Amino acid sequence: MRILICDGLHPQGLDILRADPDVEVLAPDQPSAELIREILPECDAMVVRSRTKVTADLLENAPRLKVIGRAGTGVDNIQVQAASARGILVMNTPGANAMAAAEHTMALMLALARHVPQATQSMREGRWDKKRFMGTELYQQTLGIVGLGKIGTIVADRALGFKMNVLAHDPHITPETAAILGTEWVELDKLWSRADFITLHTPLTAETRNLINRDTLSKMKKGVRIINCARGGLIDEEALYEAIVSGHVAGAALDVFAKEPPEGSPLLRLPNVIFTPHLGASSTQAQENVSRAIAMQILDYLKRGIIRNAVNFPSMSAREYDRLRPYMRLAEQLGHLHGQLSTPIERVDIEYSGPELQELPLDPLTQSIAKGLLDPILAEKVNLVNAPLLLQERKIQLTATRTTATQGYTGLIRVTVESKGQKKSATGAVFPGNEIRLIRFNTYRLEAELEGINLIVQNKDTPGVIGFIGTTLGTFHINIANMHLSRTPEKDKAVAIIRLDTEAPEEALNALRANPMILSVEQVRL
Ligand SMILES: NC(=O)c1ccc[n+]([C@@H]2O[C@H](COP(=O)([O-])OP(=O)(O)OC[C@H]3O[C@@H](n4cnc5c(N)ncnc54)[C@H](O)[C@@H]3O)[C@@H](O)[C@H]2O)c1
Ligand SMILES: O=C(O)CC[C@@H](O)C(=O)O
Repeated sequence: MRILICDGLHPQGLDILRADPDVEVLAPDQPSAELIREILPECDAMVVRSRTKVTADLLENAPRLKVIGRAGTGVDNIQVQAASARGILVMNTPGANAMAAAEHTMALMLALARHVPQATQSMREGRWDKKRFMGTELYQQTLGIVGLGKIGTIVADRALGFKMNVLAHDPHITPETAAILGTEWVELDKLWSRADFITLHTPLTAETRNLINRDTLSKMKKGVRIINCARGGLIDEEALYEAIVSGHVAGAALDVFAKEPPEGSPLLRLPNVIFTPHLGASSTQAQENVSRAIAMQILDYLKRGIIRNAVNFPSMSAREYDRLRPYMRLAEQLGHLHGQLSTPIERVDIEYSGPELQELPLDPLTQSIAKGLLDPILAEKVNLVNAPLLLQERKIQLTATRTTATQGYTGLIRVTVESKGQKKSATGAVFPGNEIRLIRFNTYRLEAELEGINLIVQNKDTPGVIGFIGTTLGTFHINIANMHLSRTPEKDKAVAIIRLDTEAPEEALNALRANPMILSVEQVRL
């Protein structure tokens, strides 16, 4: 497996990757976009920080790529939707650099309040200018935190240590949780109007882009100071420039910029704005943490299929993965069965039941079913990441529900597929030893393995049909490995699931279909 390291990765992470005998690490020094484009087609994984832009165009020429690892938090430099459409997993290392970013925020806040960078510069120039650098304390000032996630929470804690009054706005956090963290949850307008310092800690999304703009700046207190150690696009930089020049905003501390580096930005000329070049995560500890985390996550995925911290797939712990694995195989095989029996598929209804499936995350199972359904149909590579998108594209409706019914099994998956007004359903269970079995097919009860080449023959339940099937297949030199029989409660119809050693040619299937007692014959490869 070849892993391309695009941006600087701490040696601890590199060592983990290099120690694996199955892995070849390509770590060119600060590779250009052209070099990345050249090497990527041969790579199974790539690791980036914020420098490399992973665009749809770049991914178009990455046929082997299975995973993009972001050694950090923000994935806004990766076109996640384009990666998902190509079945490429995108993972980050949430929280691994949160302490560094929170401490950097505090460093910027203090430096901004006491003009530390400007005073340093003035002394370098030979001055001793005490009057010019009169500052403000943090003590008893009001801090407004937008985004009370991992970093916002640490900032709140540190600000409380400085005895600041801390306001917080985060639509996904309740006022009760905010209060437990020692903060007062407020609507944004209140935060703008009450805060002496405002610090941003949200991801960059369509909703948060230009969160600080002319309108919101006008709602802020005169003399407010703004810190941004999250993402550049959160602030309309032109509006901020104007508000600082007019004196409405007393100063700003910026670690991140709409364009990085912010060459030519007029903000760089303002004496009351201080800057760092996206250093929020630049502590030794944070870089060790993110590099180790991403290296292990990538190996776990490539070698064992364990998915952690993916932004385009539900995560699961190694323990959950162990328990889910047989169900994921069952789910995929049930999907695979239906994908070959029904076309075009219009609707899929999934029911999960049994005690084991009450506790486990179900999204990986639903995605396994989607993968199984589409695999036999589509030419393109279908995997757990792109299968849900491909279902949507094909306008296939899907519902998934969890029920407590057990029917004596620890975990059951029932998949019902609707096509041309007809419904077919298949129910599977995991048996001891992680054996997977089809236990119901429409109304038939059975216990058939879900693997290999199988004929599904439905017939009128009259004597001689099974003998006829055996003889016909024998004529074509096709050996039967095993056979599972069942019939309807009314005893009028029966089904035979016949595992074959070799595929039956179309002539053999037609010879079976020629018998008027045989209602349908389908061959599926599981
Ligand atoms: N400067 C750096 O080097 C650096 C380092 C690490 C992280 N970051 C950035 O810091 C930011 C926060 O990272 P984190 O690890 O705390 O992420 P997080 O996901 O833990 O927290 C983000 C919080 O923002 C909240 N949020 C989402 N939309 C919001 C909205 N419209 N209004 C208010 N709150 C909203 C979420 O509910 C969440 O609680 C991210 O943008 C990340 O990329 C920057
Ligand atoms: O990698 C970096 O230096 C910055 C990381 C930071 O922006 C993040 O979102 O984690």
